[in-house]
Amino acid sequence: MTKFNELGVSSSIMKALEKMGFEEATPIQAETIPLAMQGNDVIGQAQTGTGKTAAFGIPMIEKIDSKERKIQGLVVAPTRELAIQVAEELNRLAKFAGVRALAVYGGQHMDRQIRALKDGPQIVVATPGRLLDHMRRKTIRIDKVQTAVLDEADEMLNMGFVDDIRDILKGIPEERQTLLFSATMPREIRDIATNLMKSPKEIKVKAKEMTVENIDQYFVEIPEKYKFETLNNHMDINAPVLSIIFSRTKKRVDEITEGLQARGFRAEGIHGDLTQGKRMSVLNKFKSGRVEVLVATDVAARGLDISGVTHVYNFDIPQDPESYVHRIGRTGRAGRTGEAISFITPREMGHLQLIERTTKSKMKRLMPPTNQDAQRGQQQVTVDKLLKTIEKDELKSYHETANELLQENDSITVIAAALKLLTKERRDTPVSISSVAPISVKGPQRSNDNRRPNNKRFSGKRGGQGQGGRSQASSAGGRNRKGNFQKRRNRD
Ligand SMILES: Nc1ncnc2c1ncn2[C@@H]1O[C@H](COP(=O)(O)OP(=O)(O)OP(=O)(O)O)[C@@H](O)[C@H]1O
Ligand SMILES: [Mg+2]
Repeated sequence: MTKFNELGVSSSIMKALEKMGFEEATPIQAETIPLAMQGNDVIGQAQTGTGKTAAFGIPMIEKIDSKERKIQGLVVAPTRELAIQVAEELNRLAKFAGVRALAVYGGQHMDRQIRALKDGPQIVVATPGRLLDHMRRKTIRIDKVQTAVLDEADEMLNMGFVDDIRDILKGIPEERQTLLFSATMPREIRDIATNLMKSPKEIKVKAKEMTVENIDQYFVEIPEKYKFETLNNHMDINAPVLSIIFSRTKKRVDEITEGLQARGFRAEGIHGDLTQGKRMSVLNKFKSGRVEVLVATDVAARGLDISGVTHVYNFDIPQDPESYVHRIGRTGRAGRTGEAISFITPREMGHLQLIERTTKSKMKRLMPPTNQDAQRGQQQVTVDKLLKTIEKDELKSYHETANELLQENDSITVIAAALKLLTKERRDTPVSISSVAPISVKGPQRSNDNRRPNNKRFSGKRGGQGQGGRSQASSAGGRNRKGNFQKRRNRD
């Protein structure tokens, strides 16, 4: 384990790190910080939740002249929420260095942004579309930028964004330092990346799998029409503290959200068709726990760091293995544990194999829980609560009433009544989700899944957040697949 002061980090940042509670550098930080501080271009690849933001943030802040009120550092990120989050983390790191970061993204008033830019932040964290807008209107100057970062670099360089990124980089002096970070880096994208950089150093933190080992990964083979009930049952049994459910389309996100609300869950949806105000308020409610289930498209798949997410569900399996890695990486962050459950229709089983091959990890088969399992599971949730209350041993004032009750009723009846009162009532409001075509399988078809069902229906790790060791970072094999990067993302 490496201490930050051994990496040559200056005292003002050390003070911030102490305040943030970072005691030791993560492997990607330990490897990147010295190399980047020497001025090298770096491609950094490490698993989700292992601190890549500080790995590029610290060397970027170190290089900035705090007296100069010009933009010297530029970070480009794929979504608005991520841009905001990265700017917040950079501001925490730079708190005592006299350096300020500003998030600039679509969906926010142009005038307000222009005023904020005039205020002289030294770092801007932007989404590509809005940044280009400012560049064209000449309301931003990036000709003094010394460090450019592409966070989620493979996403930023895929077909949807690569032209924008080229245009942005053209506006930055050639002698810049360029840093690229992501948990995934397919070979074809890495080739594009190297062309934009000066003899980059590649840092790939060694690990067996591309996914974090402290995420338990499961799959449920389930026909499309049973997905919602399976989800509902699984959630009843596992009682996730905070969970994210990923679906393929905005329409399905809305439908799943409404369905879960009808079944008594505090659920909200997030996708690109919502106003920026709504997106932010949903995310803030989820972060504070007022919303317990976030239903999302891939807009929430990358980079978002929300502590306390115990379960990630892939209601629909993603097309790209990379997307799978990022989605499930919303749990199991900073050494915590988490569970990922993917619903796969029988026709998509071949796709499961492709994901497993790319990520070098295996998902365990989970049998779909029955309604009866769910009922028992819910009662178990109550039993757990009762046992916790017993443990606390603060029941003296209830003893007299309890005694009276037991004189007139048998103990089983009394306990059963208490369980009934305390158990969340299952609602069976009908819910229908419009169907979606299965993912077309690009890899070889799985002829026969020879993993035997382990009859494991639920983990019994109810919403727990264990404290496993900090995860190691990743080494991911490159891969050559055609046609997987042709989607266009929301441009903002
Ligand atoms: N050295 C450290 N010690 C303790 N916590 C840390 C350290 N570095 C980062 N963290 C925390 O770990 C969490 C994950 O960090 P971060 O969001 O930078 O991960 P990431 O590698 O960028 O993940 P992703 O691939 O999902 O974007 C954050 O809450 C961050 O504050
Ligand atoms: Mg990140």
